Amino acid sequence: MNESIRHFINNLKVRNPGEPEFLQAVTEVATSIIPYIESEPRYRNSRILERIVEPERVVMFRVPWLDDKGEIQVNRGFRVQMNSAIGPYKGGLRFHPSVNLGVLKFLAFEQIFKNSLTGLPMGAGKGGSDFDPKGKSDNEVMKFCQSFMTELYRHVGADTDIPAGDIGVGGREIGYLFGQYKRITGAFNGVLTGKGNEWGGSLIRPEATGYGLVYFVEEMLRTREESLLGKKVTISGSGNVAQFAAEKCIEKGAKVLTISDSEGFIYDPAGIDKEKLEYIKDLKNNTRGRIKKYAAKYHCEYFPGERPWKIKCDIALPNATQNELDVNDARALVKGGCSCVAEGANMPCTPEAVAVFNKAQVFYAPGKAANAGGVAVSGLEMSQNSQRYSWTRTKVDNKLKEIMHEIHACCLKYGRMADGHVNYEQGANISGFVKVADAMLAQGVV
Ligand SMILES: NC(=O)c1ccc[n+]([C@@H]2O[C@H](COP(=O)([O-])OP(=O)(O)OC[C@H]3O[C@@H](n4cnc5c(N)ncnc54)[C@H](O)[C@@H]3O)[C@@H](O)[C@H]2O)c1
Repeated sequence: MNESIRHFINNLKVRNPGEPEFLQAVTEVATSIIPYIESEPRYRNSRILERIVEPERVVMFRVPWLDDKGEIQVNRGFRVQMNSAIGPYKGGLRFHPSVNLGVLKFLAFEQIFKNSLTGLPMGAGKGGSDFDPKGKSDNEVMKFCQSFMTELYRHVGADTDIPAGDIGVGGREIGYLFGQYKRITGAFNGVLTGKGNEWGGSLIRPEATGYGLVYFVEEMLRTREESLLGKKVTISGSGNVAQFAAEKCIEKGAKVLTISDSEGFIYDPAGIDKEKLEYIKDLKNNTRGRIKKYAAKYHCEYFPGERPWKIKCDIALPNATQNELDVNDARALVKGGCSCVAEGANMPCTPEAVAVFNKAQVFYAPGKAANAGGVAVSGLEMSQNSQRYSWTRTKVDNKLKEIMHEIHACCLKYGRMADGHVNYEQGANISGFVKVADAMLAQGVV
């Protein structure tokens, strides 16, 4: 690590104690950006990096609600408004017991670069709560969402800050949040994305992150004149991103071997086909059961408490959560012949795991590039809401493909190394940074 990076990170540690995920995300970006900034005095002299790591605003609030027994529960709500240089704040809401300020600052920081890479006019934000929807009744989830929005509504708006879903926040939660926003403000507008098709949502939005991830993988494989046909794919997670990544992989002729949840993973050597995937969707989205039920139904192995990275594959798609793939997992993947890792989740690979991939010249795509399809289609949902019009499925899907192609081209532009290997992480960081930094320069010291 060079001296300027060390100095910058040390300052950051002092200013942001107890936020390891945020430090991890900034360190990863700073390591590729600082050498670039040193060659560009206009960024260095305007202290862009020092400004970009400081959220423009953070809101933290109490979320009291009554459970089904009539008892009072109290959660904590957050919204981190990170950067509005290129557009209104945009980024999801996460409901999970692990949510705290540091986790949301890491996600909001990543969102700056991701949103910039999409080419759409979206700033960056992230929010959520330590509320756990798992095991709660629909009624309890609704009461929580209504209480959460009763405070959040005053900080968001269709032209200022537009939240979406993330872990624990899917169509059901967006519905309850939107209903309460409309009730309080009297306004029916595009304040949230991920809405239902009948009430302002965009076709392809639920599929967008998973589909976009697979489109990005296709772009990576194309540089080696390969395709997904016949490739073995391991996937973690079984939520929104994992389900639609699996769906697109199956459609492209790949064999999906694994899927997981926070309790373990299933390994289906015959491959998860369309019908089995429909079962997973029903299990996770409707009956809200655990993935081990799949193993019982389809007579395959279930590995409690484990992650799927020891299974031999060509392509690995971590789609669950941050730091779910560590250095030992990375070594096992390389040993098993995996040649491409693309992140559907945000920061699922630890820095040590990424180093293993780079050393072995495994294609590695960071989430801010590979999973940007979700926020990109959220941006398209905002455009449709402004037009008060709905685009066809084909139109949105084609736009998504175009955007993933462009993001891949940006990664090549700034990430191609002297030996021909592509460092997608460096490419995504620098490319995402330049647009935001130039906007910040143009707008003065604000
Ligand atoms: N939904 C989107 O549009 C979107 C866009 C970009 C990135 N992401 C990222 O993708 C990841 C998954 O999000 P999602 O929207 O699919 O959420 P989801 O709530 O639909 O699914 C999350 C999945 O992760 C699993 N999981 C959660 N914590 C875990 C843990 N500690 N260990 C193992 N598994 C765990 C859950 O069981 C579930 O299968 C997150 O990192 C999210 O930030 C989502």
